[in-house]
Amino acid sequence: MQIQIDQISKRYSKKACALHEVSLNIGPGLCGLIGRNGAGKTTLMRIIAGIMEATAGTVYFDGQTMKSSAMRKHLQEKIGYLPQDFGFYPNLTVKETMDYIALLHGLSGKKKRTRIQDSLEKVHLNKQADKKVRELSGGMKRRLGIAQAIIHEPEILIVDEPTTGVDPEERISIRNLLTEYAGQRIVILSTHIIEDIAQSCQQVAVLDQGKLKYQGDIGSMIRAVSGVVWECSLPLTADYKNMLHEYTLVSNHYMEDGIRLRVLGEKAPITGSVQAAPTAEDAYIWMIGGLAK
Ligand SMILES: Nc1ncnc2c1ncn2[C@@H]1O[C@H](COP(=O)(O)OP(=O)(O)OP(=O)(O)O)[C@@H](O)[C@H]1O
Repeated sequence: MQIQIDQISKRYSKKACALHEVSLNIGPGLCGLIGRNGAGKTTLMRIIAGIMEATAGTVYFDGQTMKSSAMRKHLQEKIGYLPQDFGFYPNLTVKETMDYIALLHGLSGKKKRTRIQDSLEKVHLNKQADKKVRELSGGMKRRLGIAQAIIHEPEILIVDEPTTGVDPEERISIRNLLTEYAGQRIVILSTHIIEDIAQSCQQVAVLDQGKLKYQGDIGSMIRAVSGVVWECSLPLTADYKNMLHEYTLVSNHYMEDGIRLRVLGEKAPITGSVQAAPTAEDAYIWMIGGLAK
């Protein structure tokens, strides 16, 4: 399966343009959609999932579109979606929740039981099957959200910020299970945590203020900013914030003999600055035009 996003724009009102002519190709594997709050990630995911109409542009799934209702139904069966704020019934157990979702997908009998078991195994929740949803941790709820999204074995899985607010161990676990699910399928994951993308995604798309700033692999994204990352040292008393107002400060470490800074900029910030090897975080910050002021 290949998803081709062609010139997608979304306007919520005259003033609020959430997406501006976004074009993007997504193939099998894990694709990370990254951008700061309000960049347009949720809007784009909802449009791909077919639960929101674009104002302009088309999404093609192997050349097919959701323009007719029959085609929409057909394509939506190939898609699993986990929204950011998935609402569970707290008093249902994990198994009852899955049972309910399975019914919505028209599953019954042995097939339903097998799919529920398989999905819970994939997200490592089979031991919690009889626990009530309200007793689950935040990370477990996210994993249950993923289980409900994959119960119909979709070719495309779309998950909106699955790692936000969970502890580091859960983040790694969620990343790993999404990678395992991907295989030859497409998994699109949105995040504002660059590490999630750098550690697991073959493809990355950077959105900023509704515009696509980058699409490609993470290695090329990092290479694209070589030459703009600088390290320099200043005396402890230096007013470095004023000296570097044309630069983006990535980090500042106070050492015994001075302040060690890492900054992004076209030119060396001060005499004695040395170029540093860029990281995924440097590349992302540079591509979105620096940190929010
Ligand atoms: N229903 C709506 N009506 C009006 N404006 C909206 C609506 N939904 C989103 N927006 C605006 O569209 C822009 C993109 O929002 P979106 O939720 O897609 O961004 P996001 O990247 O997912 O952000 P976050 O990381 O905070 O979830 C924002 O400026 C937001 O305020």
